[in-house]
Amino acid sequence: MSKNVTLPHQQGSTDAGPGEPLLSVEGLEKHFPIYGGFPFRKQVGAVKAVDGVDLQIYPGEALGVVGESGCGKSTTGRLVTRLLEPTGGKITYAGQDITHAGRKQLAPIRSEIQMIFQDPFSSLNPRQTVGTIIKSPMEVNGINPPGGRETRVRELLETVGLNPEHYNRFPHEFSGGQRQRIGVARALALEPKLIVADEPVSALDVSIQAQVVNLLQKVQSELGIAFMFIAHDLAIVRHFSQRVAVMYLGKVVEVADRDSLYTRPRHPYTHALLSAVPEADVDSAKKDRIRLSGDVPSPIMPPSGCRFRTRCWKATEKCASEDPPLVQISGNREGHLTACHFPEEPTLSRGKDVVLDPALAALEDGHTAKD
Ligand SMILES: Nc1ncnc2c1ncn2[C@@H]1O[C@H](COP(=O)(O)OP(=O)(O)OP(=O)(O)O)[C@@H](O)[C@H]1O
Repeated sequence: MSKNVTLPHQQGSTDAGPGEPLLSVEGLEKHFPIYGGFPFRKQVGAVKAVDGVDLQIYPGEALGVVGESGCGKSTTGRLVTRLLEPTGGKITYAGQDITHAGRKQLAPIRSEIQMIFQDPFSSLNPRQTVGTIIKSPMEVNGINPPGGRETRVRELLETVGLNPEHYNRFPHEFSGGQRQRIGVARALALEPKLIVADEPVSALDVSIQAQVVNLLQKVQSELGIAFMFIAHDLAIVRHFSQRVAVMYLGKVVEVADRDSLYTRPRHPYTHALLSAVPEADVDSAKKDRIRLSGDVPSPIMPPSGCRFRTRCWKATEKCASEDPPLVQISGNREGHLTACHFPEEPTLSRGKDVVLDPALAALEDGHTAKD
């Protein structure tokens, strides 16, 4: 790491958000057991989907969570909303430890933390009218808004850009984008403080994605709702989030304010992800090109030390033996934390391309030789 000095991460003081976090997650773990054996089935291993995640979300801010498929983003979202029971770690919401909170303790919090799902086709009950779908969370939670529930539902339909007259229509009468708007209206029905949006636009047409992202942005800024915005598309996350966390194989490897993450990434994995985003190409002459080979390793047996080392061009023995802590590297803005023994220079420019896939490298060499 030569000239980079690491400073320990001071809990609560290194994040960009002001004041106390609305949601704080420390060392969060979710290990799904794997059973095998005959005739007696016993646990033979575990899928370490989330394996020590630290995150904070401040009131009213949008935190983007990005990473390749299978790195634990959705599981983190479901743990935060307590749809899943954590195996380890701690979840604090508004100063309250809700890690293993039971039904009773969760009841008042359930309405404050809502979730928007990826698939607007399967997340709405096809047998219920739009009115019933949006109204039912109010009924379940015994909420009677002034003017009545129906009036509130019509207001919500208007807020999300749908016609209030469509109250009695069924989900199949709407397009994908409109169905996602119904999902947003349902999430808003309980006036939440935090919405976990799990890939909310990835199932939609590209032309519709921007409209739904704009709606979520409007909701966030006008209603002051905090968002955990899970996506694999870095361009969309950049548009929507004030801070961004990058996950790899069950862990956060880098977290920073949007500008720092997109213009001064330090983790090699963040560099690799950004090199695949056309939008990040500010100056094509300077653009780094990193092609990651293979998939994310299995979360059943993650690599020792730094989990990214098996795909990293800078890995050494230290990376295999020591798990790098998530810390603030000197020269970085407050709140910009990186988990890497050999972080990249704080720039996107690169003298030479890094091609990690040997087959791709050979192909490119062939092209260069012919030129
Ligand atoms: N219920 C489950 N039982 C066993 N393994 C699971 C379960 N849910 C998720 N996993 C595994 O946990 C890992 C993380 O999955 P997760 O869905 O959280 O990743 P992700 O980053 O959201 O990926 P994607 O973008 O594809 O949804 C994956 O290897 C997945 O197969």
